[in-house]
Amino acid sequence: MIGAVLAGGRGRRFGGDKLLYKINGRPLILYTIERLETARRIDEIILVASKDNAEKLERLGYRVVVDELLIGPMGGVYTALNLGDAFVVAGDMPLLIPEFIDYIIEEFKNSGKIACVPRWENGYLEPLHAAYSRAFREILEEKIKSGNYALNRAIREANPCYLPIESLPGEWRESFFNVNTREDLGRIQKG
Ligand SMILES: Nc1nc2c(ncn2[C@@H]2O[C@H](COP(=O)(O)OP(=O)(O)OP(=O)(O)O)[C@@H](O)[C@H]2O)c(=O)[nH]1
Ligand SMILES: [Mg+2]
Repeated sequence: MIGAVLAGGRGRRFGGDKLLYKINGRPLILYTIERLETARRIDEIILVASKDNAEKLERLGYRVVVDELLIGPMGGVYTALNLGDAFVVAGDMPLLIPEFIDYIIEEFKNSGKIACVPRWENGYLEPLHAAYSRAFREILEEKIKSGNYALNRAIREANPCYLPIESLPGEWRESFFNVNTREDLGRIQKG
């Protein structure tokens, strides 16, 4: 399965290029990539960049595809699925848990559903920590054409398999952690 890392955001809350921001001398996105590629069911990493940062990201040595849409996460997932089924994460998730990722991919394959997405008891989804089939791309294409860029809504309408987060190991929740502000960096520097 492809491991797709969304990396086309502007980092407005962070105030600048957060994915290449160095923590202990290494860019934030490398922490994410290394956790993702440690998952046994991930066999290829692709970075879904913007035109503006594609060149810089290429220097990390991973395959880069350019998201021409830049309409938010939906466009990133849409671009990634062009290459096949994919487990999609955000580039700002340095504490990913490979074992959890393998679990989701396994559930996805066993379910035969179009996608497999973690869901909190209150209904909140974790769409940037989820497995998607290539077939979901056609659904996204329709949504994009009609100007509906809400990924969560597209997922809900596609009858996916949901993974109830509260019934999974509590320590797996750290996998969802993402860096949005400079204050969030404290959590990685410590651990
Ligand atoms: N390919 C692609 N990636 C995106 C897009 N929008 C956001 N991302 C990425 O998705 C991930 C999660 O998004 P956010 O946490 O909102 O990051 P962001 O958009 O850079 O930051 P903010 O401007 O503060 O919201 C980040 O790794 C972003 O780089 C997009 O339109 N295309
Ligand atoms: Mg984020």
